Amino acid sequence: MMESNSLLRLRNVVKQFGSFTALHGVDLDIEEGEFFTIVGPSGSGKSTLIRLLVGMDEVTSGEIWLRDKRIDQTPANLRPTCMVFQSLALFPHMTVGQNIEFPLKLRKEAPGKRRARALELLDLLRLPRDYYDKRISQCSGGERQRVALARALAFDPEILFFDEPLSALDYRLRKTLEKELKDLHARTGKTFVYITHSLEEAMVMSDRIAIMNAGVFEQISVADEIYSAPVSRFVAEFMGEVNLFDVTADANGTLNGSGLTTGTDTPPSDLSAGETGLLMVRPEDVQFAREDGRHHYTIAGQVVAEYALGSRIQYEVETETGQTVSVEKLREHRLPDAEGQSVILGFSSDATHMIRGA
Ligand SMILES: Nc1ncnc2c1ncn2[C@@H]1O[C@H](COP(=O)(O)OP(=O)(O)OP(=O)(O)O)[C@@H](O)[C@H]1O
Repeated sequence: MMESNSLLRLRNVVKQFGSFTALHGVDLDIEEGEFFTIVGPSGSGKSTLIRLLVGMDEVTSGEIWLRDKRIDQTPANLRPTCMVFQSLALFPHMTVGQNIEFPLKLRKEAPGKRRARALELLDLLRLPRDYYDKRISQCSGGERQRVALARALAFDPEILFFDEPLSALDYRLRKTLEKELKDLHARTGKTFVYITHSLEEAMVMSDRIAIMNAGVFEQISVADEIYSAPVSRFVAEFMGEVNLFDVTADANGTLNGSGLTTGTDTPPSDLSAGETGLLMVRPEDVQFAREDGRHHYTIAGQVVAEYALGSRIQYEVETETGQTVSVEKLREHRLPDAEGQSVILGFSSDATHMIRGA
């Protein structure tokens, strides 16, 4: 009865806590073997969604399907899924081997077979085989993460869910484990559903990313598309530093608003007459213009701040309409004595993206 072949499907999933609606009718299709990441700010509903998917909580309405089985009413222990928790929940008094074998023991597999599988999983997670007899309390934070992953894989789940598994780790270890997770995904071919509030983490690892805001998905797409063609102000701003100009098209498709001047040879926008939108341009695509005429769009302002960002310099320019525009330059293209200078900023229409209807 379902129209798609995806592994996991959500249809109009609503979750309410009393009068508060945490999820407003979410639709989602996750394909077999995908690394799918849900990103969103704190409180946007990510953990609520995961809890519904693994069966730790019940939907208020809507449907969850795993292949051709509806599972939203299925108890957690009967769902063929698995979760890697934020806090690891390993058994600290047991050895690494005993932890990894735990799911196999539950399934009453023979000791020899369990050990063989645990050793295979140690190899897969690139942990030395002699860790089999090591106690969890003697393992480092990163090693514990790997043991937890090995244990999750021992369950042999249809889908692995990750709820911010790296958030408690320091920067370098996080970077290492991000790469390892991506690699592990490739080697196992499993479906990974990953939750994070770190966009950077999502971009490094995922096949597709869903951006969640206040209980709805604002955009679901591959990372490049979300970066270069966000569908809303929220997504654009979530993706990092951007400049957004409120504009309206006139009868010729020429954009007006926010103090922008449109050059005579500027290609017409694809907005129709009277339509409004947000014109997006990234700080690295904004130039300090010497002559207005050379750029498709120009805007006048004054440099109010300058920040050194390692190899790059960021300038904040306040425009005549009171908007702050960010400009980024490589250190060697630095603007001398920038602060306080009146400047004209320019950018090409090729470097812009239009968020329609905003
Ligand atoms: N049991 C509950 N009772 C009432 N409200 C809840 C409950 N669980 C979650 N909420 C509310 O639902 C909203 C979504 O919470 P959720 O934990 O899913 O957010 P999140 O995106 O995972 O946030 P974080 O990144 O901080 O973990 C929040 O406003 C939260 O206060």
